[in-house]
Amino acid sequence: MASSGHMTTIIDLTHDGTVLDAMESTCNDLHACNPHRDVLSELSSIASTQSEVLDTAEQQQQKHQHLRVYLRVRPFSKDEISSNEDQGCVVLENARTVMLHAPKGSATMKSSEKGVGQAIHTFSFSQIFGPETKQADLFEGTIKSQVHDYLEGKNALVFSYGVTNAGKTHTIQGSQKDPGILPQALDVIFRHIKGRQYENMDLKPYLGSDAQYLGPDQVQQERNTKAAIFALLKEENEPPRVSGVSSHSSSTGSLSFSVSYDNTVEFVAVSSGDRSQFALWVSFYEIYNESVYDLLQASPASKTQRRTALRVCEDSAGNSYVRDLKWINVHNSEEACKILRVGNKNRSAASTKMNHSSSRSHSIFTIKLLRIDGTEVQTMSELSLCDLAGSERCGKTKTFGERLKEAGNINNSLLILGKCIAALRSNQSDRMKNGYIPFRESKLTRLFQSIFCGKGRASMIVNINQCASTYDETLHVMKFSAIAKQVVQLIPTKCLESLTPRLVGRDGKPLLKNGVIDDQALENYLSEEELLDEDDADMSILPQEDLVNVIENLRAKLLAERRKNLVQEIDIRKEMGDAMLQQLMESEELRNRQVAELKESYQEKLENTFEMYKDALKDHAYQRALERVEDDYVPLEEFIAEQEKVEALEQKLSEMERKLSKMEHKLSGSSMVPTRENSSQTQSISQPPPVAMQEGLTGQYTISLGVDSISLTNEVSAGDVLTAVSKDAEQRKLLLKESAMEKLGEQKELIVSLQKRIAVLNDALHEAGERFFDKTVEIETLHKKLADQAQELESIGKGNLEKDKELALLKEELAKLSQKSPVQSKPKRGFMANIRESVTSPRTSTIARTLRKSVRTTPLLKRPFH
Ligand SMILES: Nc1ncnc2c1ncn2[C@@H]1O[C@H](COP(=O)(O)OP(=O)(O)OP(=O)(O)O)[C@@H](O)[C@H]1O
Repeated sequence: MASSGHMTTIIDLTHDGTVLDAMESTCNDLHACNPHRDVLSELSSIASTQSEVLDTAEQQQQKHQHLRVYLRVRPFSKDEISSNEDQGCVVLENARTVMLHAPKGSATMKSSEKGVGQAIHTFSFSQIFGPETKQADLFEGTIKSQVHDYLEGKNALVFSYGVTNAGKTHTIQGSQKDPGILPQALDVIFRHIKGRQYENMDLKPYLGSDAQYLGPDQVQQERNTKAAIFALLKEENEPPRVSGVSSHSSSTGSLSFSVSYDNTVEFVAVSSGDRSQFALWVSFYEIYNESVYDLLQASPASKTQRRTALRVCEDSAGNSYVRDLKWINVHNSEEACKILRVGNKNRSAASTKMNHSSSRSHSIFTIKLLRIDGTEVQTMSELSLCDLAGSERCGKTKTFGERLKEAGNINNSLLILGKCIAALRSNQSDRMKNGYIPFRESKLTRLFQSIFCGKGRASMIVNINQCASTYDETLHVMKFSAIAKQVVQLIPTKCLESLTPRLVGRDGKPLLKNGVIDDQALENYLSEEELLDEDDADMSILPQEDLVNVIENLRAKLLAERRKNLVQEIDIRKEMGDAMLQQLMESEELRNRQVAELKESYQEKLENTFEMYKDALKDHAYQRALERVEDDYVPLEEFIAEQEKVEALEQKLSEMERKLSKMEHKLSGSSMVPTRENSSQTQSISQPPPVAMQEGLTGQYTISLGVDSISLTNEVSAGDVLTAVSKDAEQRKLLLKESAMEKLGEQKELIVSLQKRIAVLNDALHEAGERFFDKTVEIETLHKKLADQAQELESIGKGNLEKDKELALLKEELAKLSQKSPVQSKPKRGFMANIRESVTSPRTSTIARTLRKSVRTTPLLKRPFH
C-alpha cells in the first residue's frame, strides 16, 4: 500500500514536447479560454521571452506542469467487508500506479468476456494514497505546496472527485480525529499570518478580484452579519472553546478538528522588514441543479419558500464571481470552521427540506487572503476547495422526474468539467488547434475558468472505494482522471504577482493605485464599468442615494443604448428589406429567363418531332413502294427487247398478210402456172423476207417461209401449192395471232398486277396519310398545351407583380418606420429578438410564402413532354 509521508513536489512534464512548446500551446489555450487582454498579453510576453523567464529548471517546473491528479482509496467499512465487497478490484502497484480488476458480474467484465474492452485497467496518478493514509499525510502530499503558493499570493483550486460514499467529504472536511485538508489548510494559513492579522474589517474582497474599502457603517454591517451567522450555531452544543489560534483546533458540522502539525514546516520565512498584514475572508456556497446558493444564508423556515439563487457574474477583468455572496472576515481557524459548520448545517437543512441528498450538490469553500501594506492591498489570493457531487451516472441511480433533472444537472456540471478538461488536453496536444472550451456551459466551470486558464494552480483528489458493486462507476471515475492528468497548466507567477487587486471605495470606485489616486486608472475603470453588462455590475453594496444616482445614470445609459439599438435595428431591417427585394428581383429575372428558355426548347423539340414524323412517314412510304416494286421488277431492256420482238413479229405478220392477199388476188385473177419467170417473180416478191423458191434437181419446188419450208413436188399442181401455201399462211397467221394474243395477255396481266400494286400503294399512302393526320392532331394538342402553360406563366408573372407591389409597400412601411423617432417605438425586447422578429414577421412570411409558391409552380413547367 502506498503511503505519502514527506512528499517532494511532484511535477509531471509532458513527454511529448518541450517545455517551450507546452508553454506556447498553453498560452494559445489561454487566448481561447479567457479574453482578458491584460493577462493574455502578459502571458504571451512570457511565452515570447521564455528564455528570460525560464532561468532554472525549478522555475520551469513552477511555470509549466500537468494538472495534479491524486488518488485516494477509501478503506472498506465493516458492512462492506461483511457483504463481500472486497474482491480485489483495486490493486495499488506502486505510489503512482493502480490496477483495476473487473469483478465477476460487473458490466466491464461482461464486456471483456464478449471481447469488448479489457478486464484489467492500469492508471497512473501524480500520487496515490492508500486506505491507511492519514489525513495529515494526505495534506502533506497533495495541497501543501498549493497552500504555500497561496500564501505567496497565488490562487489555488482543489477538487475532490468521485462517486457518492467514496470519501470526498472526508478528504476535504474530515472528522474530529482526522481533519481533512480544509481545516489543515486553514490552520497552516493562520499559523502563517499569526501576529500579522489585519484586525480592521474595512478591506473586503470585491467582485471577482478587487478589494473594497468599507466605511464604518459597512464595517458594522459586516460585524452584524458575522454575529448573525455564528448565532445560528448557538442552539447547538458548541464544542469547548479553545483560546488562541495556536490551539490548532477547529470543527466542521458537529465535529471539531484537532490538528497537530509536528511535521509541518514553516511555509514562508517572514523577513523582519516585511510589515505586511493579512485579512482572511471566507465564503461557502453550493451549486445544486445549476443554481448557486449561499450556504451562509439560512434557508427559509417555510417549506413553500424557496432559497434565493445567486447569479454568477463577471467583473471588468473577466473574473467570474458569485454576486451577493456573503464573505465573512475570520480571525482564526476556529471562526473559519464555524463558518464551515454553519454552511454544512444550512446545506443539510436545505437538502432535507428539498428531499435530496447533499451529495447531489457541489459545495465550494473559498478563502480569500488579502496582503495589506498600510492601506494598500498588495495581493489577493484565493483558495477554493470544491467537494464535487457524486459522479455516478443517471442509469445507475434510476432517477425520475425532479430527481432526473437533478441528476442531469449534476452530471451536466461534471460532464462540462470533463469536456473542459478534455478540450484543454486536446488543445494542448495539438498546438495548431484552438478548440472551443465550454467553460461557460456550467456554473461550476464558469466559476473556475480563470484557474484553468492559468490564474492559479488546480489539483484534483480522486476518491474511490474498493467495492465490487460500484466497480463500473469507479472505472468511469478513473478514466476521467486519466484525461485530467494530461492537462498542462501554465502558472504565470510573475504576471500574477503584478496583478495587484484594485482597491475600490465604498461607492465601488477605485481609490488607489500603488497608494496614490490614479486619475487615468479611475477613468479607465469607469469606462470599463460602463461597458459592463448591467447583470454583471454588483451595486448592491452602495448607499441608497448613490444607488438612486446609479439607477438614474443607468436609466439614461439604457435609453441611449436602446436608441442606438433601435437605429441599428432599423438600419438592419432596411438593409434586410433591400437585400430581400434584390434577391426577389434576381430570382424573378432568373425565373423569367428559365421560362423563356423552356418555352424555346419545347418549341424546338416540337418542331424536331414534327420533322422527324414527317421524315419517318416519307421513309416508310418510300420503303413500302420500293419493296413492292422490287417484287415485280422487270428490267427495262428486257421489256423493250420484248416489245421490239412483238413489233417485228407484227410487221412480219402484216407483210405476210399483204403477200398472201397479193397472191390470193393473183391466183383468183388468172390461173397461174408457176414458171421460171413467175417463180423468179415470186422469188423477187418474196424478197426480202427470206422466202425463196428453189428449183431442185428433180424438178422439185421448195418454198421457204422464214424457217419453215414446204416442199412441193412437180406432180402437184400450182393451185394445190397455193392452197397449201395459203393454208400454211393461214396457219402461220393463226399461230402468229395466237402468240401475239398470248403476249398481249401477258402484258395485260402485267398491267393488271401493276394496277393492283398501285392500289396497294395507294392504300399504304392513305394509311400514312391517316397517321399523318393523327400526328397533326397530336401536335395541335401539344400546341394547345403550350399555349395553356404560357397562360399559366403569365398568371405567375402577374402574381409576382402583385408581390412586388406588396414588397414596395413593405419598403414604404420600413421607410416610415425609419422616419419615426426611435424612442417612440417600444424597444423593450432585445436587439437580437427584434432582428429575429423582422426575419420571422408575418410580412416576411408572406414573402417567404410567395417565394415558396413561385418555387412550387416551377416543377409544373418541367413536366416531361409526352
Ligand atoms: N479515508 C477514510 N478513512 C476512513 N473512513 C473514511 C475514509 N474516507 C471515507 N470514509 C468514510 O466513508 C463514508 C463516506 O465518506 P464521505 O461522506 O466522505 O463520502 P462522499 O464521497 O463525500 O459521499 P457523498 O458524495 O455522499 O458526499 C463516511 O462515513 C466516511 O467517514
